[in-house]
Amino acid sequence: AIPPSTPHRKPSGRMDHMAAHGSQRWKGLVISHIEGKGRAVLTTRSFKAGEVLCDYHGEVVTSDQTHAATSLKETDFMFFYKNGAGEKFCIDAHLDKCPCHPDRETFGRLINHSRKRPNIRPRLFSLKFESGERDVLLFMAIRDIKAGEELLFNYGVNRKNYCGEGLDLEWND
Ligand SMILES: C[S@@+](CC[C@H](N)C(=O)[O-])C[C@H]1O[C@@H](n2cnc3c(N)ncnc32)[C@H](O)[C@@H]1O
Repeated sequence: AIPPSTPHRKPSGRMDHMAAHGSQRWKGLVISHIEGKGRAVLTTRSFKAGEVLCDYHGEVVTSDQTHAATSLKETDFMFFYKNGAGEKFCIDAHLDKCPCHPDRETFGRLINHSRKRPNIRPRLFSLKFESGERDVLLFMAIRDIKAGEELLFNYGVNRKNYCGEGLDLEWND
């Protein structure tokens, strides 16, 4: 459930991922509330296994910078990963609305955890933008997903290994 260390270059699927990444207008998703979990991301249409649903949007910083500067609560909204060269990075999404999309909440940071029944997984891609090549974490469907399902991925290793030392996941699903 954790992104591989080798970045992939070409995500498959019918959406233009780079355009959606830039605008954060991912289609077929809605933010909702679930008792006991808070905010959650639900589908409004079906997705096929392997399809990209959205990215984990935030500021890419080095893992070390993040450790020094953040509280534990803020690490809830940080995605730690290693790039192809084995360097540790973090996508910092602790701000409710990122400066580049002040008009909207982004989906990735609001997706809840499930170890036993995740329906999406994050994968690291290295995409070429006009400003240069950039790491992008895309969430892909593990199986066919119906409309109305909650998106769930396994936070697992990124919490335990990087930011969650000593932090128990209190949810047992
Ligand atoms: C990245 S945020 C996800 C969005 C969060 N629900 C919110 O409203 O901001 C991670 C936090 O969501 C909650 N959460 C995630 N998965 C959960 C689960 N399976 N059961 C209960 N709470 C969960 C926990 O409070 C966790 O610290």
